[in-house]
Amino acid sequence: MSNELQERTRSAAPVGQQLAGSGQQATPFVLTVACAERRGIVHAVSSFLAMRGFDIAEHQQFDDHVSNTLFLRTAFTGTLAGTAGNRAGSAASTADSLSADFAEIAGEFGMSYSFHDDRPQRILVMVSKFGHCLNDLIFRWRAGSLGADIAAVVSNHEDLRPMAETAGLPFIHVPVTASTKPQAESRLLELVDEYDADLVVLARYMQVLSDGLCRELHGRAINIHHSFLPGFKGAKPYHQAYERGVKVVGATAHYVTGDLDEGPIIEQEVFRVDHGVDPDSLVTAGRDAEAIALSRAVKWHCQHRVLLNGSRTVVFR
Ligand SMILES: Nc1nc2c(c(=O)[nH]1)N[C@@H](CN(C=O)c1ccc(C(=O)N[C@@H](CCC(=O)O)C(=O)O)cc1)CN2
Repeated sequence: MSNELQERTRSAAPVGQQLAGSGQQATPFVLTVACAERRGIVHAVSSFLAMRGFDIAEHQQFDDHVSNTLFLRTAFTGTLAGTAGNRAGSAASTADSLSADFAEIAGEFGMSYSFHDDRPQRILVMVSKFGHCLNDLIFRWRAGSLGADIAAVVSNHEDLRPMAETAGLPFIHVPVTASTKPQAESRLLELVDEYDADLVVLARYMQVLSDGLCRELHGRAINIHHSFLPGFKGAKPYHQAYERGVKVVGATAHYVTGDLDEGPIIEQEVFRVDHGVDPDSLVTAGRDAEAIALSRAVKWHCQHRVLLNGSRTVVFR
């Protein structure tokens, strides 16, 4: 251990703070904002951050001239207390404290906004019998490339219990019939709380969620639909695609709403097909497109890169 570090470790200050001089990254935060377009919004945001000693690491914005709305996402990091230009500010900041400090500015501009720290989002994955999307999510989670933590797996069938439990994940079987759907959905909401889930992912979960549940999960439930929406809604899109003779098929990840397969689209993946591809081959080829589109949508949502814009989304990739 270098003399300098020995010197440091003997002092009272916590290690993290001491490493300030060494250029170590401090807590990364993300701010997302949506508000009516007007001059001074970016200046207000950047001044708020600069005055508190924060360094903007990434900034993206979109001026939607159709709805006259500005959307922005700013990723920033603090410089630790005691370092140049920042006596106490950013080091002590939390997402909640920043949110409170920013409220006056947000009120002046009529902003809807959220501050997020770097705590990984926790997801609850819902499945039925098809395991390809769950398998892909587990692979990316274990590889550390999902940008989220899988908290548990919930299913209306037992088929995928081995896949979940082999990955060390809790598996909860919640059977659903037409008569038990209300109880099943109440159980799901209990599980969202029990596992402190930030996001519910319908990874080929083949039950339609009620309007009430969709309202409860507004903006925090993502579904993968196995077609290139708006084409071929419903339960058997690949067979519909085959019958129609389309040359491009794909998959669509979207937020879940009470209107089946109508939720705001986050990501789509497509691939070309020709007359020689039969329905079973479409299903097989479609699995890759579904897994890719869903995992991307989950990662971007959990990195706070997706903002709702009415029935559409703004995605700061
Ligand atoms: N409120 C919503 N719930 C769900 C959506 C959605 O968009 N809004 N997407 C589905 C997934 N899905 C297509 O992507 C889908 C799943 C199931 C069905 C369907 O007709 N299911 C039948 C039962 C089928 C079975 O038991 O195997 C039904 O629920 O009666 C259509 C589309 C997930 N939920």
